[in-house]
Amino acid sequence: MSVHEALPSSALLDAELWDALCGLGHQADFASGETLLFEGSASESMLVLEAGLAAVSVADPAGDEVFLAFRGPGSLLGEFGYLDRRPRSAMVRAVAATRCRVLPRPVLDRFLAADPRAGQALSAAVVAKMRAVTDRRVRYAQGRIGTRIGRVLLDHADEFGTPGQGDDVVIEVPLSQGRIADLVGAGTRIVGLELARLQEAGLVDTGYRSRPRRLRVLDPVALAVRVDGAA
Ligand SMILES: Nc1ncnc2c1ncn2[C@@H]1O[C@@H]2COP(=O)(O)O[C@H]2[C@H]1O
Repeated sequence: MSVHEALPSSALLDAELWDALCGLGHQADFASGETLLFEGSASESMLVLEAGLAAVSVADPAGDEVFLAFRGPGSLLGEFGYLDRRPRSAMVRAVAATRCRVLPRPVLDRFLAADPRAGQALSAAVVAKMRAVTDRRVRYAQGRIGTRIGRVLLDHADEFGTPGQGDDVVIEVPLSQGRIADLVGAGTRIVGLELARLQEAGLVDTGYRSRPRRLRVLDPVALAVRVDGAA
């Protein structure tokens, strides 16, 4: 299977651009916990995430990390800084063994100058990411806290889920209570209470006993109905 065949349906790059970018630059491997991009550092390259998983976060004014998103295979990383030449807007860290293609600025400049359609495809990928960020920003901030948390779980089940044994979906990324709390702008304790409620209702398994710990959405259809009144 070629790498782009392995892309999740949520991948924001078209296959042609993906193949071309993966033929440029050099490969870099990161162990879980290693930093791919440092917030505030100079933007001298763009990365293409080929395999693994990264977490994007920013430091709040107190210096605490606020989680923004997971990025999986098929994602661009560092495209903001590449395009606007400003320092990195966020910290990007591997949360599993991760393989990237590193495209130094001069290499990518040459490639885009030779193929204007690639530049358009790159812009389209950036805009698609921003649309997704805006959509989530609204849905994670509006409504009851249980509703907002339900939307986070459904989105992650959709993007990073694998089928369980029945109708359930295992969320294959470390979506901790702290990360959910950051996404919905609530405290970790409230998130814990709401997850316990969803577990009691038979909709979610918080995965206390699983190693590595993974959340499971036991009944995605029922959770979607509870959250937004529709499957
Ligand atoms: N809200 C976000 N969601 C997903 N990825 C992001 C978000 N904000 C920043 N990034 C990524 O994190 C990278 C940090 O470096 P750049 O600003 O160059 O490019 C940024 C994007 O690739």
